[in-house]
Parts: sequence; structure tokens; C-alpha cells
Amino acid sequence: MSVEVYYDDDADLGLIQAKKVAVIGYGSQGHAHALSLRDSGVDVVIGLPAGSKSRPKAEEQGLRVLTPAEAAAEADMIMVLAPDTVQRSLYAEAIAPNLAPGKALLFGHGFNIRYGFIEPPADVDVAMVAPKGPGHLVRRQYVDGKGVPVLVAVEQDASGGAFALALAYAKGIGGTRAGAIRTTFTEETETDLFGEQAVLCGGATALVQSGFEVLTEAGYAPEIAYFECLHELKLIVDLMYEGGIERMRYSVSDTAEYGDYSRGPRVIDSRVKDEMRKILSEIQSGEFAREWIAEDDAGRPNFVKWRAEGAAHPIEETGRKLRGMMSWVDRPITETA
Ligand SMILES: NC(=O)C1=CN([C@@H]2O[C@H](COP(=O)(O)OP(=O)(O)OC[C@H]3O[C@@H](n4cnc5c(N)ncnc54)[C@H](OP(=O)(O)O)[C@@H]3O)[C@@H](O)[C@H]2O)C=CC1
Ligand SMILES: CC[C@](O)(C(C)=O)C(=O)O
Ligand SMILES: [Mg+2]
Ligand SMILES: [Mg+2]
Repeated sequence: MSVEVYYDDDADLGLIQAKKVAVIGYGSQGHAHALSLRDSGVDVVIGLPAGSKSRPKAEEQGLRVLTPAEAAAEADMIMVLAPDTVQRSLYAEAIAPNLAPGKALLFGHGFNIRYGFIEPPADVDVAMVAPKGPGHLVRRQYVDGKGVPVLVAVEQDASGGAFALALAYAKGIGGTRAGAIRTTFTEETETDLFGEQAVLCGGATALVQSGFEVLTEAGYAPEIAYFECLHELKLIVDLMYEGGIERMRYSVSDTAEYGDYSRGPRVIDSRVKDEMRKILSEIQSGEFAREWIAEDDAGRPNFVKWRAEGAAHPIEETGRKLRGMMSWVDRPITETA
């Protein structure tokens, strides 16, 4: 099955330049979308609660900041870039009362629509522009004249022009420079959650920490274990990113390549794949979404405990020391690029 991909020439920036856009939230994605839309000639207003820590950051960048309700009331297009867990109440309290026929409601991830936590009225467009990368990279790529690929989807096409409008938004943040892939809210949500849980965040961190623990428990120096299990992972992933797994295997030694074929499948074996299938079915059934929202409603007891345990893992202390020796590695996260 091939996907539909859209580029700059397929998108009409004029469609969004004619609208007033509210970006609700000014975090990783929010700051990137808002600044890039503004630099693309779009009239942008930011929606943040009165006491929000993000307010001074947005104002320092010269953006106009209102409350979420005021921003939603002013705007023709409302992009929701607050955390997934707050979107339900944010929508009910500040956005829903300010929707009107002909307005468009956008998301950077399909979670709340896919699992029914938000149910917009039938007379508004509901679409998604979901960058396939962290917000700070989205902004950095835009500033460099490039872009991060985006997924674009329409859940509800009340106006008949929802897809063209979403593509225009994607162009405004640099997404169509790299390519906008058409998908659905269901496909984006389920694959995004699976990717971050099983491979990108959950799978990769468990693999790195386990490798580090096996080496250090066997008496090897933590510094050497850090280089082998974490630092060099970037170099290997960069090769895969540039030319696929084949390019990585071409670049490493034949000894490494033989170890890859003969040992890798023993680490990620059929049991791991069965567990991945289970994780996918929890995502598809909504079990994960219900669990996460309940965890958040309860004040995140597990999340807070696991975050503290992760920060206290010996690999972090070793990494801090080693990155101190490699000034080029520790790139600070900034709110602008
Ligand atoms: N992180 C990423 O790179 C990616 C995120 N996404 C999606 O983008 C969306 C935003 O995620 P992300 O950028 O990570 O979020 P962040 O956690 O980085 O930022 C959240 C922002 O929302 C603000 N906020 C918190 N509560 C409210 C509220 N009630 N009303 C308005 N604003 C509020 C926060 O303000 P304060 O500073 O006061 O807390 C902050 O500015 C999510 O749907 C996520 O799944 C999609 C792709 C990648
Ligand atoms: C991989 C994590 C992510 O899905 C992302 C940056 O795309 C997220 O939710 O932050
Ligand atoms: Mg993602
Ligand atoms: Mg995600």
C-alpha cells in the first residue's frame, strides 16, 4: 500500500494567511508551530492560562498571549498543543464554548479524538498536523530552511476544505518542505504510541540501561559501558537514518556485522515480539489510553516514581561526567531553535 505525500507546491499558504490561528500551548511543539507560522506570514495568537510558565517565553518572542478561551474565541483555526492529558478539560472549559460553525480544530497528535475524550460538534473541521519529530527539531529545521516530515489527517470535513487547510498549516511550519503524508487519526495515534512505547522511548531506554547494567555488574568501568551502550548508539542510529540498516552494516566491521546477525535476534527474540504485539493490542483497545488518563487523574503516582528512578540510574551520573568532557555533545534546548 503506497502513501500519498504532499510537498510545498501542493499546499497553498494563502489559505492559512487569510485566517487567524490560535496555538494553545507553548511547549515543545507549540513554540515551534507558533514561531514558524508567524515567520510564514500567518496571524498567530497564543493561548495560555494566566499563571502559565510559558507566558514570558512567548511574550519575549514578540507573540501576543491571551487565555485559551480568549484565543479560541478570536481564532478561525485552533491548534491544540497542550499536553494530551490536559486537552480534555481544556477543550471542555475553554475551546468548546468558543467554537462556531466554519471554525477548524487542529491537533498535533490524535490521542484525544481517537479515544473519544474530545467530541467536537459536526459543524467544525477537525484535522491533524503531526510532525514526526520533537518540537525543537521542527523549529530548528524550519529556521535552517528545511523541515521535519508531518502526518496530515482529517477526521471531520465540515467545510469541504479541511485537508487543504491542514496542508497549508503544514507548509507554514515547514512540514511540506520535507513531505506531508496523508493518514488518519487512528493510524497516527496507534503507530505513534506503539513507536514511542516499544521502540523509540521504552524499547531503546530499556535496551541501553540493560546493556549498561550487564557490563557494569560484570565489573567493567561505567565510563566504558556508557560509551558502548549509549554514546555510540547515536552514531549507529545516524548511519541507519542516513542509509538504512544496510548502510550501518556496511560501515561497521565484519565482526560487528556477524555479531549483529548471530546475537541480535537472541536479545530481541520471539518473546519480545509477542510482548510488542500485546502492547499494540493495549493501544488498539484503548486500554493504554484509559490507564494513562486514570494515572494522570490520580496525580501520576507511578509516573513520578518512575521518573525519579530513571533519573537516579547510575548511567545518568556517568553520562553527566562524560558529556562534561565533550562540550560539543551537550546541545542546550532553547525555545527558539
Ligand atoms: N513533544 C513533541 O515533540 C511532540 C508532541 N506531539 C504532540 O503535541 C502536543 C503537545 O505536546 P508537547 O509539545 O510535548 O507539550 P509540552 O508539555 O512540551 O508543552 C505543553 C504546553 O502547554 C501548556 N499548557 C499546560 N496546560 C495548559 C492548559 N490548560 N491550557 C493551555 N496550555 C497549557 C504548557 O504551559 P506551562 O509552561 O505553563 O506548563 C506548555 O506551554 C501533544 O498532543 C503531543 O502528543 C506530537 C509530536 C511530537
Ligand atoms: C517519540 C515521542 C513522540 O511521539 C515524538 C517526539 O514524536 C512524543 O510524543 O513526544
Ligand atoms: Mg511521535
Ligand atoms: Mg507521541
